[in-house]
Amino acid sequence: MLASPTRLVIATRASRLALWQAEHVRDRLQSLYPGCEVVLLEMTTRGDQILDRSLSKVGGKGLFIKELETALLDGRADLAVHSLKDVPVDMQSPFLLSAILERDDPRDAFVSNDFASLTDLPAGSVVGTSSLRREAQIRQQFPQLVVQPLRGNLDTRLGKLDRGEYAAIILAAAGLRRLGLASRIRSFLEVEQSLPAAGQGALGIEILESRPEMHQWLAPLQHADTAACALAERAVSRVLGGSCQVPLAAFAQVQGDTIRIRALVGEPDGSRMLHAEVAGNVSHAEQLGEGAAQQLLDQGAQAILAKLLSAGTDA
Ligand SMILES: NCc1[nH]cc(CCC(=O)O)c1CC(=O)O
Repeated sequence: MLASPTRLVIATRASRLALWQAEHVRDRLQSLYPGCEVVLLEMTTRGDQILDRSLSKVGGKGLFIKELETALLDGRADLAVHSLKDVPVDMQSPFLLSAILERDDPRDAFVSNDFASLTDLPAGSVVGTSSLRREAQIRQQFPQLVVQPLRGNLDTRLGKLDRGEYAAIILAAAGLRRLGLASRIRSFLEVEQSLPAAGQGALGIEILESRPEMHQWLAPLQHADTAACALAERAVSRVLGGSCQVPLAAFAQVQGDTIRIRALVGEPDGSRMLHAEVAGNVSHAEQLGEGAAQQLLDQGAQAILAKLLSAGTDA
């Protein structure tokens, strides 16, 4: 039998959301292994430092995870906690996505001081989001609204809303809930209205594949249904060359043995939207996700994605 760990170091970004997530994992590990000392190693990543430019222009996937991976390689940390949405789909050796935790609310949320929902916004209202996925879906359904970029951590984004720079902003419900900001949510965008990004609302734990004992220690944190959804959603993104910088949504749900996957690719201006849907046995989550991506490719997704690979933003 594998002995329990005695000390575990969690690498995390220092944003409030990242810290909440890392503390959540710390608390889970602490109750699993009461004799273990679990500590956080807070780090600032390049993605946190660059606030004035669109992320895609700065270049590279995984802008928020590289420093954490370096800490794993150096042995300064044993595990890194991420919002799964921000983890590149092409994670490669020597790194391993070891455990995926139960998903929180995957929906996007409508946040405003003056309006209750997108439907209530007068024509010409400015809606803040830097996600091409959100932008495409909003502009398709609400062509009379103006979508403008919005970057920064959650507190920064809410500050910009409160200073009147936007009539409303769209944020992931999960992030707001984690920070105790659920009261800022005026309404939810149902998944039919704003299909979530791959992995939205879930946490992923990254380790080095050379540490099989870490993988075993983390196994109790893995949530089977969420992990299956993540496998399917990330397969959609991977086939479509996915980074967080394309107007791509992928959302799966498990019911019993069945997994249902919905995906879409859209022109950011809302002029065109391709939809895919597949369902099948949950044991085939990954292949089913690839099938959903193929449906999108068959409809011409490549043409939309190709011209966007040099532009873009958040998930
Ligand atoms: N794009 C950044 C990001 N990464 C994870 C979350 C929220 C938590 C989650 O989706 O799991 C957010 C903020 C947002 O999209 O509003």
